[in-house]
Order: sequence, then structure tokens, then C-alpha cells
Amino acid sequence: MMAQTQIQTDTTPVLEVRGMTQQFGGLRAVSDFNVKLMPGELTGLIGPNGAGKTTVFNLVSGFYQPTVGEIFINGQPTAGLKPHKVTSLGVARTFQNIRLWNDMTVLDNIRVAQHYWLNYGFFSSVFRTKQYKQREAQISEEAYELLEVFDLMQFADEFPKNLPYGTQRKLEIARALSTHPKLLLLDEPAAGLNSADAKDLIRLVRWIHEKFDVTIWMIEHHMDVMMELCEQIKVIDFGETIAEGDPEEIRNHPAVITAYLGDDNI
Ligand SMILES: Nc1ncnc2c1ncn2[C@@H]1O[C@H](COP(=O)(O)OP(=O)(O)OP(=O)(O)O)[C@@H](O)[C@H]1O
Repeated sequence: MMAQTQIQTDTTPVLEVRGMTQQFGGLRAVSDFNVKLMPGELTGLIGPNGAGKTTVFNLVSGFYQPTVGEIFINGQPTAGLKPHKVTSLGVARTFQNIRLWNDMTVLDNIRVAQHYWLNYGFFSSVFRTKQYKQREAQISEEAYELLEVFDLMQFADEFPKNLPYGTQRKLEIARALSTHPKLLLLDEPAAGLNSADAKDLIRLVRWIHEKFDVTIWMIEHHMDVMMELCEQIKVIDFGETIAEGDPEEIRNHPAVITAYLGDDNI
């Protein structure tokens, strides 16, 4: 059955996933996954290695089409949409392994992301219409503003690979926000960070959550980061949802302890 567009109201979830399953050959990486994220939530997705977390993000951001199930962004079904179309519905993401464009400057990393989001037509970009030139000027202005608020202005002409790792993570998040998302997916933003940088990241995510009108969903192995930031956490193991609740409930949930430590440690 074709997914129907929902009528958008104030109570429309930013993200709704219904009965999503992802099969890779004989492997069921995600199984009957459901989630509803309301505007302004800051939620976590955790689980042991290989549990299916990144696959969930790849499905929500349009990198994969689910084998079964439906995904709605602000009430719009994403079935059949390519990732850039999902971006234009209001989804942005970062990656477990930072994926910045290393042969472009910091400023251009942000400018190009905005181009993808705006998805210019062939005619306006080749013939450089007046509207195109106006948008170009606006893109540059917005990119500089974003660098300013993220305290990255001093790196505008630098190449990302020359920046400290924590700054690269910050830039990747700034670039994701440049497409004006309603839903920001952060895939292990603290990966590879030392504990001081991880603390900075907690402050950064909290600041973004307050300053930008964005719902945040994050995957993270650093439990202290998740426990400090997230209002609600969902736990998956072997693609199955095994628990959900607030950080305290998750910390003490027997199924979560078993998944992470094995039966012998209960
Ligand atoms: N494109 C793919 N083709 C085949 N198998 C895949 C593919 N992507 C992921 N998998 C498999 O699906 C399972 C879930 O992988 P996924 O990367 O989603 O887990 P994860 O919870 O994000 O793990 P980690 O915490 O280690 O990053 C794993 O067994 C993985 O090998």
C-alpha cells in the first residue's frame, strides 16, 4: 500500500517510523523498528556494536530504502526519495567517521552543503540568473554567520584536515545545520574525542538544542554523554528494540545490562 501524506499540525511528529525492517541478504539489521520524535526533543539511540543503529540513521536519511515499513518527516512519506530530497524535507546528519570535503575550505564546506540543499536547477546555475546571484550572496552571508556563531571564523580559509579533531566534529555539525534542518541526526559525535573535547561536545549539543529550532537524535557509545544530554533513550540489540526510557531507567534496565555485559554480569 502507498504511504499517504499526513496533514501537518502542531502535533505532527518531526519523525515517525512505523514497522521498519531492513534486510541485508540473510541478515536482519533492523527489525520492526518504531519511533516518534516530537518537535524539540533530544533523544538517544544506543546499542552494542553492530546492533543496527547506523542502519536506522541511513534509512531515515534516505541512504537506504527500508525492506518493510514507513518513514514520515514532518508528515511527509520518504518512500522512494533520494538522500538530497530527504534533506530538503528537513533532515541533516553527521557521520560516525567525519566526512568533510578536505579539498575545500571550511567556508566552502558550508557553502556547498547549502547548494545541495537548495538544489539549483540547471538553467539558473549555468546562466547565472539574477536570482542565482542573489542566492549566492545570501549563501555566503549565512555561511559566515554560521562560522561566527560556531566560533569557527578564524578557520574560514583553512582546510578541514588541518584542524584539530574536535574542531572538525564541530564543523561537521555546523555544516549539517546550514541546511536548516528540523531533524538533526548525530552519529557518534563524541567518537575519537578525548574527555575534555567530549565535555565541550556536550555543551555544544545543548547549546544547539537551545539556540536552533531543531529536534536532535543521536547515537553515541560514550554513555556519560548520552546520560547527560538525552531526555529519552531507545536501546536496540540485533536490530530489535529492547528498551526505552529516561537515562535512569535505561541505566538500570536488565535487558540493557545483559546486552552490554552479557548474562554473567547480571
Ligand atoms: N550495507 C550493508 N550491507 C550488509 N550488511 C550491512 C550493511 N550495513 C550494515 N550492515 C550490517 O548490519 C548490522 C548493523 O550494522 P550497523 O552499522 O547499523 O550497526 P551499529 O549499531 O551502527 O554498529 P556500531 O556501533 O559498531 O557502529 C551489522 O551486522 C552490519 O555488518
